[in-house]
Amino acid sequence: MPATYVKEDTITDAEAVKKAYKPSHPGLFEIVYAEGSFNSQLVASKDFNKDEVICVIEGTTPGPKKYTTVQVSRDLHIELNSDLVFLNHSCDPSVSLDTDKMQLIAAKDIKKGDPLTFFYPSSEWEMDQPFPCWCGAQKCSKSIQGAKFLSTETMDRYFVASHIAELLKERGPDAAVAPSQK
Ligand SMILES: C[S@@+](CC[C@H](N)C(=O)[O-])C[C@H]1O[C@@H](n2cnc3c(N)ncnc32)[C@H](O)[C@@H]1O
Repeated sequence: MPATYVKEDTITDAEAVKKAYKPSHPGLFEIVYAEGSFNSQLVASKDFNKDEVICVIEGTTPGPKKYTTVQVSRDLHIELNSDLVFLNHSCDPSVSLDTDKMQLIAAKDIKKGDPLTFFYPSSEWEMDQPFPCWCGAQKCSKSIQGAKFLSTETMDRYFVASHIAELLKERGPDAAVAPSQK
């Protein structure tokens, strides 16, 4: 598995990196590189049925909260150390990243070539680097900052990890969130 995530705009010879690329999960998914920062994505290398376990998530290491890490409990963030770091966010996600079972699970039927995306607030309470979402889903939350900033009504539409479910319960259903996030 590639040990570290390298931002494309830090690579001097992006073509050489693409040529040398060896998928960390051959036959399951692979990175499709695109020009510009953060435009690359992970796509399926085969069809998956809804609820199928795509892979077990292994080889992770704890690390400080960053745009590359996944929150796995109230205070633990991990680096994925594999192509999984190229999973983009979508408000209509194709996969669930189950941090309790440490599994990547198909959230819908997926065809070969489809982007693999998960709903980042399903694991992230308060993200290190929020971003405006370009997923284009009908019910897009527009600004992705973490579960803390979304209404309970919105969060109820998604699979969420146990630490996020607990934090939402503690917050209560009527927490004040920005009007654009309701
Ligand atoms: C770990 S990277 C995922 C891979 C990234 N697309 C790349 O090419 O390096 C996470 C970053 O990708 C970008 N990203 C992921 N999903 C996005 C979305 N739906 N809308 C806008 N940016 C997104 C954000 O900049 C986010 O901080």
